[in-house]
Amino acid sequence: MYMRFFTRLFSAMAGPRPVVLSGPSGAGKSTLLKRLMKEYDSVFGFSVSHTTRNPRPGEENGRDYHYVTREVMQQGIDNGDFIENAEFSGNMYGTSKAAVQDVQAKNLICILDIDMQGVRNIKKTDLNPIYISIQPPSMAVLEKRLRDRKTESEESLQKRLHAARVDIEFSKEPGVFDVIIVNDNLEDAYGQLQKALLEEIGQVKKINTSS
Ligand SMILES: Nc1nc2c(ncn2[C@@H]2O[C@H](COP(=O)(O)OP(=O)(O)O)[C@@H](O)[C@H]2O)c(=O)[nH]1
Ligand SMILES: Nc1ncnc2c1ncn2[C@@H]1O[C@H](COP(=O)(O)OP(=O)(O)O)[C@@H](O)[C@H]1O
Repeated sequence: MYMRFFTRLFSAMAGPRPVVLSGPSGAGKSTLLKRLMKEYDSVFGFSVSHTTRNPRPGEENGRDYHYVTREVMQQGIDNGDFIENAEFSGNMYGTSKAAVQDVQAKNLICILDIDMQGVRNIKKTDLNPIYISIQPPSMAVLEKRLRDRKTESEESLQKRLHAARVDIEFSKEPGVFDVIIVNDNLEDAYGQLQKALLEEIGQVKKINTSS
């Protein structure tokens, strides 16, 4: 009886379950999560990662990423400021404890956009998120989308395509992801994402409107 009370109390204090979105670069993670955050702005909050890569046109420091040097990033890692960090396509990326805490303090569902190394490392923590994989319909479509996005040099594009092949295999490992969404038609993929999160969205709306 008391145990159940305390379990509930602590899980309420920890806030709603976070959501991890993972999948190959170019699969459509940012597109889907931006749409989700726009439609449900009082429900979701983005975990702003740190990265050593340069900002792309239109990206904003502190909103899309915290853009830092390798030295600053390494210092943060050494200080124990990060929940997880990884090297991807020649750059460092990482989720700071503060990034997740900032969102959870607002009672929002924290969304993390992380690569497969991040997924592996988050699984070793007590964050307990819902794991969602966003996959492209094929390698050919992925390559076309990445080229059309015009954000990558040829070298960076090739690195991303190589990592994508590994990621696609990883996503097939049983038990890694709770939901796998193939982002072929954007409307369909978004509908699937919404459906996967409907219960969590309902809970957060209920809590945040009653408090
Ligand atoms: N492990 C980890 N991966 C991250 C983090 N932030 C972003 N990523 C991943 O890094 C990869 C590259 O991200 P980015 O440079 O923004 O390129 P894009 O995915 O092609 O838009 C993607 O797979 C992201 O999911 C992080 O904090 N930790
Ligand atoms: N279903 C889709 N159909 C066509 N183009 C898409 C679709 N989803 C995303 N895109 C486009 O593909 C590119 C890669 O998507 P993006 O969201 O940047 O991927 P990620 O964040 O996974 O790297 C972007 O230019 C985006 O506009």
